[in-house]
Amino acid sequence: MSLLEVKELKTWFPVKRGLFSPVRYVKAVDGVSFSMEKGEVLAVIGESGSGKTTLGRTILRLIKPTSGRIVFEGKDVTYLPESELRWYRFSTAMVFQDPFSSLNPYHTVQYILEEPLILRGVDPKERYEFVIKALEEVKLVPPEDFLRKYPHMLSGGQRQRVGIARALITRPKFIVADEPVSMLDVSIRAEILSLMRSLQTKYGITMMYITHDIATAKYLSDKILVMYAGKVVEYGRFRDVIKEPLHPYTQALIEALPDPDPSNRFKVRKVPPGEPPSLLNPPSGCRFHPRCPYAIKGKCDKEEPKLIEVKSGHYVACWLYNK
Ligand SMILES: Nc1ncnc2c1ncn2[C@@H]1O[C@H](COP(=O)(O)OP(=O)(O)OP(=O)(O)O)[C@@H](O)[C@H]1O
Repeated sequence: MSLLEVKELKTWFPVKRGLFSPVRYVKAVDGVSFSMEKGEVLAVIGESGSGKTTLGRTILRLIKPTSGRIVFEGKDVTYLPESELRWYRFSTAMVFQDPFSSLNPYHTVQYILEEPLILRGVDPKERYEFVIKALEEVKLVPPEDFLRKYPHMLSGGQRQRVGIARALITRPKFIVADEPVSMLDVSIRAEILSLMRSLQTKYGITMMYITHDIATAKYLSDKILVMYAGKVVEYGRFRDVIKEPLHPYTQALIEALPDPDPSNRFKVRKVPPGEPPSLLNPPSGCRFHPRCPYAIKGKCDKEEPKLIEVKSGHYVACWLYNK
């Protein structure tokens, strides 16, 4: 049994412009399906506004889903009321993008880390031991030096280490890490991602790693799900997708990566120009067709391609493969 199953999940945000205008919807997540096995890390990749954060937050039930199903350890949590979600809240956690605003500036590091344990009724002596261990695990040592510090006294990297320690201190089974390194200095990103990978492996945590930067995903991802305008365009094992991206959008994302070989510096890259589409009024057919260099007239602009398995475990939603 998969740890997490997501089926045809939709999260639409209603927007109303004027008093008499009809309600329209921003289709941020629009029919997403995938599953995750225990201990797996899934990178969710896509441009800004493709619906990655909304997907992660909906799965954690921080946003109400519009339709579809979220099944965790065999239990359907899609529409469970808050009063029945306590166990789910205790089994899941989130690492946020911005370590500057996600930690309460008025609390000490000790309290920030103790708070989730207080909510779970852990007694004070045990709490202290957990906090010390959590600080050691994220390499904030000696831990006693950090207990009484406030977030503003820490560097960005140290703050994110506290954010990671807080998310992991209750030993969640499933974590959503939403752009956890994008606000940090480039020089420490790899270090933080490697730390997350080692803790994830140590505790067998299942993790969704949300990022717009495919290059950072290589540090920790087993699988990859590429989103475009609220839809999944490609899904598969990380190494398979990187080696042989099938969807023209994934190909463009990979080609846009900086090339370490200097002789390729002047190679023309075929990154499709244009902006991501409006989610209020997405293009008909394949949502990528206005930017796609291979769009088939009369097909891609008319009919929506389904996500199909083209190779073992490698799925793509594109008419080039779905003839
Ligand atoms: N509460 C909301 N109400 C209305 N629209 C929203 C809301 N939250 C998100 N959206 C819209 O949903 C779309 C998807 O946003 P989302 O933040 O999920 O994308 P993203 O891929 O995570 O982008 P980013 O990397 O910029 O965070 C965007 O068009 C956004 O404006």
